[in-house]
Amino acid sequence: MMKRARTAASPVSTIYTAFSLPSPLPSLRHSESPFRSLDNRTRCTLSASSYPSQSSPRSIHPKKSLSQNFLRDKNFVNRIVSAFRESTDNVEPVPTVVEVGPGLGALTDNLLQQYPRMHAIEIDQRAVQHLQVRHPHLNLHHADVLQTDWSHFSKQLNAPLAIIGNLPYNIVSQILFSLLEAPDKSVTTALVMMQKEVAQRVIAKPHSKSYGILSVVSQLYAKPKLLFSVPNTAFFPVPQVTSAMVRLDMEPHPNFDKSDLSTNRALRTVVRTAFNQRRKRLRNALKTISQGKQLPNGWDLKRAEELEPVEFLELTRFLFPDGMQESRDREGKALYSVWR
Ligand SMILES: C[S@@+](CC[C@H](N)C(=O)[O-])C[C@H]1O[C@@H](n2cnc3c(N)ncnc32)[C@H](O)[C@@H]1O
Repeated sequence: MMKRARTAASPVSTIYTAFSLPSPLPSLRHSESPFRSLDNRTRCTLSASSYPSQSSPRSIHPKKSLSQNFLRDKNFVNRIVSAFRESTDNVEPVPTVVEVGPGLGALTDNLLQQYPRMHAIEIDQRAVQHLQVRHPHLNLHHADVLQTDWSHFSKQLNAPLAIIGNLPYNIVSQILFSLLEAPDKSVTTALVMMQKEVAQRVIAKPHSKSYGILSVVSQLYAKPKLLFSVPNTAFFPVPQVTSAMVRLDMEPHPNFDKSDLSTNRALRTVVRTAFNQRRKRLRNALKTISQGKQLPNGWDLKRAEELEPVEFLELTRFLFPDGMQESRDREGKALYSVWR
């Protein structure tokens, strides 16, 4: 059963108190929700029908806090959707499409014609209301994408997920890390828009200024590709930055086992510690975690920005041959590094 409204005045929970919600979709019962709520905010799965219309796009003032820069150039919408089609065609098993942050539906309008069973995750209740009226059959989740358990979601839908979205730019890295780390092949591909500067970090090679944690993780966990740039004039309101579409095929590097969680924990610690002092030689930058071990292969004289992604993996295996065990403090906070 759907939980009753919370009365706490949080922006998301208001939706419960304002309207009586229809039953959740049969395929996604609330008690089994893949959308964790770690803070005070509530989330729900909406289905169509009796949802009242209170917002038209005109009355939706874009919120900076939600990075709302809506795509308004139809040519780019078409280009993005056909690039997505290309990335998902011939993928087996057939993935279920999930749009992150559909907003007013610039991409959704087009996507739904091709993927009528698609899902979408949106945090802004005004956009949710608008979409419910515009697309009554859309599987829409009023939720925070950062609280989404991709593996759980994929299991519930009994299919891997193909992600598409013009991402909220203030949380791009967190979304990328969560998608990259999603276990069990739950996410097969992601075609996502971000600031061009972030896209360049995703694909950056060693020895370049953009090379960093995001590059190492993206290239170890996936095959990233920058597809094309999108000028700021394609959006409303016009952002200050140029954007870019990135395709991430979630095929980890052949030497890398994503499901080996203890090595993954150690890898995070090594990469983060190394890049915390990226200009220092590794023997100094890693002093706090190297347990007095002498780094081989001349690595001790190198700097973080000089190591290939796969070399970070080798370095991790050398420093932590048994990986790193899960450990948390009393509040449940991880005692090892996390990407986000
Ligand atoms: C850049 S806009 C893109 C909107 C639309 N897809 C388009 O291209 O016009 C980002 C969207 O993500 C939504 N959003 C922001 N933070 C979110 C979160 N944590 N979880 C889910 N959606 C979020 C915003 O409300 C907004 O609709």
